[in-house]
Amino acid sequence: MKYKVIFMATLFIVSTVCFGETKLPHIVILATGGTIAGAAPSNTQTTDYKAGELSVQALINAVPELNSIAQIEGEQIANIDSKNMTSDIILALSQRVNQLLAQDDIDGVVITHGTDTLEETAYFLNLTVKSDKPVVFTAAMRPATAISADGPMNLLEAVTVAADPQSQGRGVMVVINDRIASARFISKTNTTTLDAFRATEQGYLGVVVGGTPKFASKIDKIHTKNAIFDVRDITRLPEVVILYGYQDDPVYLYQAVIANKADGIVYAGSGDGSVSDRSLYGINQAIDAGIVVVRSSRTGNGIVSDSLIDPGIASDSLNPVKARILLMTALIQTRDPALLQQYFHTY
Ligand SMILES: NC(=O)CC[C@H](N)C(=O)O
Repeated sequence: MKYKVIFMATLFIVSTVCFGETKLPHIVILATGGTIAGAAPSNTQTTDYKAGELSVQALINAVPELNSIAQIEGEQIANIDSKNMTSDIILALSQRVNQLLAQDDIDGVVITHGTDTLEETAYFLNLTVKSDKPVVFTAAMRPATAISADGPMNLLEAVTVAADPQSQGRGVMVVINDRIASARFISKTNTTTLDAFRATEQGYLGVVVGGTPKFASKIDKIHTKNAIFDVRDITRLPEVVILYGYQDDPVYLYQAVIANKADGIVYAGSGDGSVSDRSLYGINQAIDAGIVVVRSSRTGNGIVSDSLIDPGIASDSLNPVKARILLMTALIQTRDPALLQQYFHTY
């Protein structure tokens, strides 16, 4: 044992002297805005602040410790409140991540994002990034100006996970509040608290403990390099809307969607994605007009089962916003309901 330690130490010294310092992983931070880049007039203000105020360089400068984990570079993709995120921006983001990860000298990317719609963008990248290199989203619930702002530690942990070789091949991850989640299973489940994110079904992939990622699992759902989707040369994503199922939900909403020639509808049904009689009428009209319909659930948990009674494709365990992302991505490829149903069970 003693000789092994001496041998390893000698090897380290010899390799450092002969080959120079061990190179740190090269991580690019792509910033899109959100509370992590948010600012308020006072350090106790944690609501009603402005999201997307600080630049990516300001976020990096606030955490000099990043430089001991990775060789860091920053790029500003947008600086917005994620409630205003668009399919054009997420498409541009996916294409940029694909370009960066195709470079041999880049080991991973971290994306900062507003929490409100992070789960949608992260899942889109989980479907469309053609690489095994780590892609890690992070965010914050408290603005950068607040006492105990969570952004700096979240950014440090996200970079730590992105720089770790164990993170390869796990699909797009979300690192917030010490937890490592798959983009496929994570959602925002609280309006304002620090622990706003929750993973459904699968649970978490791991946690970051004392600055070290501790992985516990991998996801079975297909993602990134093994997903069949390719948006690298796409200029516009199909339009998919979400209609909510509730008591007295009106049919005229479906007529508006048909008149506006949307490509798809995700129905956020009650319970097991069940369709009310009024919506059934609207959905059948939409299907007759060539619109693809997916049934999801407004419950926020569980699997929507395939149905012989209700029309449309079952969303599996994808919530309505994630089901919309998969349908937008899949419609580039096919409009065949059987194949689309297979995708919803696969991704
Ligand atoms: N905590 C947050 O990031 C929410 C702020 C803002 N609504 C956004 O999503 O960008």
